Amino acid sequence: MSGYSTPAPLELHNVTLEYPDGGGTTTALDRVSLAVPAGRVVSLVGPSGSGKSSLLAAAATLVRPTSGQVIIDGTDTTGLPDKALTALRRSKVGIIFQQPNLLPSLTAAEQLIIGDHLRGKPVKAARKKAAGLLDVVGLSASAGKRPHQLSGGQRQRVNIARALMGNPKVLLVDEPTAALDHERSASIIRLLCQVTSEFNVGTVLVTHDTEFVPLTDAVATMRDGALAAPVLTSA
Ligand SMILES: Nc1ncnc2c1ncn2[C@@H]1O[C@H](COP(=O)(O)OP(=O)(O)OP(=O)(O)O)[C@@H](O)[C@H]1O
Repeated sequence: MSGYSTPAPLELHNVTLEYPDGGGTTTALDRVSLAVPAGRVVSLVGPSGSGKSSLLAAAATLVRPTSGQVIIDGTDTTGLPDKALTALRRSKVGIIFQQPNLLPSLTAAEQLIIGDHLRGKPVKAARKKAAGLLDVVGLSASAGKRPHQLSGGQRQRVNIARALMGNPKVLLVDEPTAALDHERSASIIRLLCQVTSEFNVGTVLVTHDTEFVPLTDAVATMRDGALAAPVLTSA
C-alpha cells in the first residue's frame, strides 16, 4: 500500500483508544497505523470485540483517540476544536452503516437531497446530483420510491448514494451486507468497489463476510485492538 505520491485520504498513525472500564481501562485500539489510498477499498476483519468499530469511530472522528493521529485528506485532526472536526467530517467523510436508516416518508431521491437542503445548498443542483448518483448505483427507475417499496439491497444502494452526496474523500462502511442474501451482498461489495474507484475515495469496509474480501484491494486483520499490516488481495 505504498508508492502513492499524493497523501492518502485517510491515515492513522499509532492510534490508541482507551475506554474507562470500572477502575481501569479497556484498550480498544492499540497503536493502530493504517493508510488508505485514494481509489482503494481496504477490508477490515477480525473477531468480535477486536476493535473494528472503534477503528471506524476514530477514523470518522466520532471519538478522539487517547493518543496518536488521525489524518483526513492531509489534515491532522488531533486537537481540532469540535466545530472544525464536525465541519471536516461533513465535508470529507461518508459513513455507511449496516442499517440504512432511511426516512420512511421520503423518496429515494429525497433521501439524498435533504442533506443539501438542510445545509442551505441550492435544491436544483442537489436534484441533478442525486439523479446522477442514483443512476450510478442502478436506481434511476426507483428514484420516486419510498423505503418500504425498495428491497434491502436497493435501500443499501440509496444509503451508498446518500453517502456520496457530500463529495467525501473517505468512505467508512460498517457491515453493509449483514441483512442481505449472498447475491445481493456480492453486488453491494462490487458497487462499493466501483464507486471507490470512480469517485477516487479511500474506503474502509468492516465485514464478517470474508468470502467477499477478494473483491476488495487489501485486507487488514484486527486482534485485541492491534492491526496487522494490510495484505493486498489477488483480485
Ligand atoms: N463505548 C465503550 N465503552 C467501553 N468499552 C467499549 C466501548 N466500545 C467498545 N468497547 C470495548 O472496546 C473493545 C473493542 O470493541 P469494538 O466494538 O470496537 O469491537 P468490534 O471488533 O467492532 O466488535 P464486533 O465485531 O462485535 O462489532 C471491546 O473490548 C469493547 O468491549
